[in-house]
Amino acid sequence: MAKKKVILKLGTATLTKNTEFISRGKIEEIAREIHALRKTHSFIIVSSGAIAVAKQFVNLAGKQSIEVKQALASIGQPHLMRIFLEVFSDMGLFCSQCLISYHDFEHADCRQNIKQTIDVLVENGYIPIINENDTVATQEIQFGDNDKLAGKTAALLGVDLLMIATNTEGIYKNFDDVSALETIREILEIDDVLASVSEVKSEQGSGGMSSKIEAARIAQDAGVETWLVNGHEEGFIAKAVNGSSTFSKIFAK
Ligand SMILES: Nc1ncnc2c1ncn2[C@@H]1O[C@H](COP(=O)(O)OP(=O)(O)O)[C@@H](O)[C@H]1O
Ligand SMILES: N[C@@H](CCC(=O)OP(=O)(O)O)C(=O)O
Repeated sequence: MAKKKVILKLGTATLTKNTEFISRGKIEEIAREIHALRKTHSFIIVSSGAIAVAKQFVNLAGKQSIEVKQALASIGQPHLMRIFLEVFSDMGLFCSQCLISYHDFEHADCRQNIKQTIDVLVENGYIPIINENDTVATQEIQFGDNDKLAGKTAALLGVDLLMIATNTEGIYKNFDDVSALETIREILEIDDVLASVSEVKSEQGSGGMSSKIEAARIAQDAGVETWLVNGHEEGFIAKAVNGSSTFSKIFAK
């Protein structure tokens, strides 16, 4: 039976466990999960976290400006990949780096190149780790387009599932009332949930829930289902796959 192809988007909030540091332990846990599912699922990862890694050991003046964030991403990206390579190879998993920008999807030749490269990697058992090429594009640093980059990639590759890990159990109906948070579990019409989405975002995340919804819309239009899951929960991938966690499922059309 063909393996289920999954794009797993890991946000900064997931990889840092909401702290100021990338959690090697979280990446180890994700590697264990991917290893456990390797016979039935193949994974393509879209990972943020380059800026967060860099902030751990450099202190550039003007940390909030876009160009400093781009420089931080350039400093942090090789370290982020080093951590993935070290941790994944300990589990016998091979990974590779793909830096893509949102604009690349506007060009037919670039789209074809992205698809061909990733297809070859996956066919050969590699786990591509995608991040935005922050030196040439600033969309995602500004607007959290790593979510949309994941959506665009899911649509281009025609994967079976887009799984976006964040720091909530999906989309809450009543986000403003922390005492009674309730996940919207099944969504067919994305427009119906827009009123529940606030522009609030986590400390280090840049997209917030609205960019995840936009990613889900891109996937939905391409016939791909999206799950918004809580990456902070231990074993979140397996729990979502076997249906034992609470998350939002946005159906394909
Ligand atoms: N209706 C909602 N349900 C859940 N989270 C919401 C909602 N509206 C806004 N959010 C915000 O979206 C955040 C997740 O996005 P983000 O901070 O970009 O994280 P990540 O780093 O995982 O991409 C949540 O922590 C929360 O603050
Ligand atoms: N390319 C940046 C991604 C920033 C970003 O989109 O973050 P997030 O909202 O956590 O997915 C980085 O690696 O830090």
